Amino acid sequence: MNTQLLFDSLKIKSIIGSLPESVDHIEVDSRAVQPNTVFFCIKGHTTDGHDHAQSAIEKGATVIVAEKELELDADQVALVVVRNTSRALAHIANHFYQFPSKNMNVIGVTGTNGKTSVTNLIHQLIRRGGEGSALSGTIGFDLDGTLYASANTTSDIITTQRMLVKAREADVSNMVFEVSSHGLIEGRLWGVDFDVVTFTNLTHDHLDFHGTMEHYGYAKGLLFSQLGQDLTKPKYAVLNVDDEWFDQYASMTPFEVISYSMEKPADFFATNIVYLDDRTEFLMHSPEGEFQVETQLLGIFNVSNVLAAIATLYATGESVSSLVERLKEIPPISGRMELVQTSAPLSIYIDYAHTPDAIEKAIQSVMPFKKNRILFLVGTGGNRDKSKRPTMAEKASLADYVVLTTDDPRYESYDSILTDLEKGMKHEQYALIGDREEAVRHIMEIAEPDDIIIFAGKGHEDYQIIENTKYPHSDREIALSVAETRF
Ligand SMILES: CC(=O)N[C@H]1[C@@H](OP(=O)(O)OP(=O)(O)OC[C@H]2O[C@@H](n3ccc(=O)[nH]c3=O)[C@H](O)[C@@H]2O)O[C@H](CO)[C@@H](O)[C@@H]1O[C@H](C)C(=O)N[C@@H](C)C(=O)N[C@H](CCC(=O)O)C(=O)O
Repeated sequence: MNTQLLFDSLKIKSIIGSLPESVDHIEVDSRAVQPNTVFFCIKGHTTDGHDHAQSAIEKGATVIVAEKELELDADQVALVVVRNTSRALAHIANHFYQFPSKNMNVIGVTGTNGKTSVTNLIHQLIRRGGEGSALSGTIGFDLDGTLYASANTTSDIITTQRMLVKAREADVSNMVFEVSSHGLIEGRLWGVDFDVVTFTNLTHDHLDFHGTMEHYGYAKGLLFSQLGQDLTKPKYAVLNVDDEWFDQYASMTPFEVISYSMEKPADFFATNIVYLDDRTEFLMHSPEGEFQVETQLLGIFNVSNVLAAIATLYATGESVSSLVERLKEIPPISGRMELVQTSAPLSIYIDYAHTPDAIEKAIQSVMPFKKNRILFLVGTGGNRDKSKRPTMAEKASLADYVVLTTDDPRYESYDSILTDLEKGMKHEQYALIGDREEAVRHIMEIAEPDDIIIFAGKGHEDYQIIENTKYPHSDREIALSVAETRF
């Protein structure tokens, strides 16, 4: 790509050396630099990209974009000094990849709980309607069935642009992003031209990173306050009326608001909800009339997730009746209130709930078909938001028996995690077992016929992180192996 054109529209403080006529790649990680690359020095949380400029040059970088003059040992390299390399990167990356999001239907979904379920639902509903869809999120990057791993839920600017380019090259016209608050604060989506942005809910999480709920809510709000967005075509913000952040996001967005609710009248709202152990049914009121909805997705929060997904695709122009038909066929989402198939006379669910709100809703979801006890296992991560631990246990106390354990203890001791959790317990029917495998075995060993067991926290994950190593771990496999010997 012509280098002059690329840098022309950028406010540059100084250029030392001369820019090559053209460049072939852009990169933020020195380890991935190839010959003739523009390398951006980004200041990170753990290291400063400026310290890696020399190593980028050794790998073939011909242009270094930095926030200060650097002593570089190279003749043929241009140093471009800008005020802020992340902003320069957003600008250049969009120019370099020629604004791939512009002519696509781009959807972003954010919120504390439900992002993965809603993005998956949207992705599957689009594909079942016969169109191509790409999805970027916790599971990685799914380009119409082909899965690529990614380090983050919301990837860095360059990875994001490359995913959009891949989708464009494959003629996939829909791209669905699961958007994290970390990604929004770090500007990982700067320059992405969203058509519909959707909000699930905001509840206590990630305060180790954001500090306060206000800051966390502000971070999520960045997805809706996209004042610089191109409004030459209609754009929509799909917002959850049941969440206390609804008014704030509705007032700050320049997009048309479409609302949804499980509690009050809205553009899309549910009544007559019936929770069954293998499906959920409800009456959905919509701008296109009333529809009897049936889904294989279980639990209270999935009614809200279904409303969010249908409202989002309605915003893109899909017909509600067709969406309701397609929804029936969509299987449960892995690790989201997923019923484990077993011949034991028990109901076992795996759920990703790892916030107080999600724990409460997971337990409430199974109450309608409770015959004996509800046994609940939950752990919390080490070296992450500690303030939510007592409230997680408090909500878990809704169950008849609780096992408190760990969920990726990292470098923190079992005792430290369990002591924080125990502070929130509201009754005496519980056990503290730091080793998660032992904890799963314990709950299965005390289970009786007709009990409902929920393993919370791990969801689709198949590992446990201890120190900095990922060890294979599956709540499901451990539970099934005990069930086989006991029942
Ligand atoms: C705290 C945080 O957000 N960290 C993110 C941040 O990393 P960082 O600031 O530590 O980056 P760094 O490692 O210091 O590197 C700084 C710069 O030097 C460069 N570098 C570094 C080393 C080297 O040898 N050469 C080199 O050039 C790096 O490419 C980078 O440009 O920028 C990286 C690139 O975008 C992210 O991968 C990384 O996410 C880490 C892995 C992480 O764990 N983030 C979590 C907190 C996160 O973002 N989570 C959310 C999901 C939350 C949810 O559950 O909802 C997510 O979106 O994944």
